[in-house]
Amino acid sequence: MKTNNDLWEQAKTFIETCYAELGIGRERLESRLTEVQQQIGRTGFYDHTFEELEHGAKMAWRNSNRCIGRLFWNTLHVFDARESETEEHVRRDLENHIKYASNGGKILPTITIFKASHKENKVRIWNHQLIRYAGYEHEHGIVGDPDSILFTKKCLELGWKGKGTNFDILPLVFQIGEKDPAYFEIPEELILEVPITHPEFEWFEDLQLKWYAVPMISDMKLEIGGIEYEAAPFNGWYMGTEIGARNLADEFRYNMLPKVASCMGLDISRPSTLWKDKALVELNIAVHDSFKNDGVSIVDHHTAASQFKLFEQQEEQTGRKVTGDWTWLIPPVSPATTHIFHQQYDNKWNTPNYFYQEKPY
Ligand code: HEM
Ligand SMILES: N=C(Nc1cccc(CNC[C@@H]2CCCN2)c1)c1cccs1
Repeated sequence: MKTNNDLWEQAKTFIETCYAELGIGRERLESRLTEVQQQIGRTGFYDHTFEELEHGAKMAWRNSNRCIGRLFWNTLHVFDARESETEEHVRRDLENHIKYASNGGKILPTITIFKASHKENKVRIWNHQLIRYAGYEHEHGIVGDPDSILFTKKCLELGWKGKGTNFDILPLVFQIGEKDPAYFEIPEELILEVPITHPEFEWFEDLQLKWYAVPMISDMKLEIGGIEYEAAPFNGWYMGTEIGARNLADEFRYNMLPKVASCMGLDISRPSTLWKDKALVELNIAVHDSFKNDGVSIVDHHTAASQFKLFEQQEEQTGRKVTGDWTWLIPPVSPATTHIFHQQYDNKWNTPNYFYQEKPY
């Protein structure tokens, strides 16, 4: 349990840093610190101004050690949904986020921040990502995304019905305060997906693969100056390897490498033919090419690494030390072809930041 003094220390550190970065003068800083100290003394908490919330969410992205996409931290668009406390309003906010962020394919990095966790009628989203495919475990095998099997079971228990295909879009599931969770189908017109084809292999489309355009993480907690926001869904765009080297490639995900290799006519009888590596590269070329041709934002891992290099240089110039988690920053394809692989990073966790939290189910 945090004491008022602990909260005051965290609040003071955040506000001083935030106001310095925003070029806010001493006058406003001092009066704001007095106001916050009084509110903490009276209620044990304090409320962020929109300016503090907006810059805090950007700082949290900038501090995300596992994120290779941090060059664009200051372009984050912030929706303030702290007043929403009915299912209708939360549903409206989530659909607005999906629509705004998708932007017809020209994806806009966006976060929607709901009520702080200490408030009455706080919001908690059960989805890992706002848009994701269901997973079903049958006796004869798995249909869909194995990573979604547990959450899909929860949705079925709540009364949701899936079509049973490999690409069923899961419903939005969230709860307000101590109420039971509610679920809502996302309107089809809001869901942007990309069919996966290959620039040279005509047969690729017969695999009938597709993926959703916008990754929107909805189960992490945003902490700013000692205040916690357990519902703060945020999105960027995909780095192609996430889809091509993990989601569609992992044996415990869609496990497509043997199929792609066979269709390529490769000798898969022994590992040393490197058939997995050849299939992996072609699958990643297909993902990247398909997103590009459909006008949906995506970044390859080489470009992303170069952008991260610029971020490192920019941070050094501002006098901030870059922190990072090397094990997540290196891409899963050709990691040693990026500068990241050949460098070390301090994995110190600064706040504001995004954190894992206990599952609500
Ligand atoms: C704009 C394009 C962006 C790209 C290309 C990008 C790329 C990535 C990638 C590839 C990962 C590793 C994910 C994995 O391996 O599962 C990652 C992690 C992460 N990103 Fe970014 N990102 C972007 C924007 C953002 C934004 C807008 C935020 C938050 C405001 C963010 C916060 C994070 C966090 C917190 C993690 C770590 C997640 C975890 O620990 O599970 N990123 N990012
Ligand atoms: N491009 C993205 N990828 C990303 C970022 C954070 C977290 C995740 C999901 N990571 C967990 C998944 C699930 C199993 C292994 N990877 C993806 C973004 C998602 C939201 C903003 S950027």
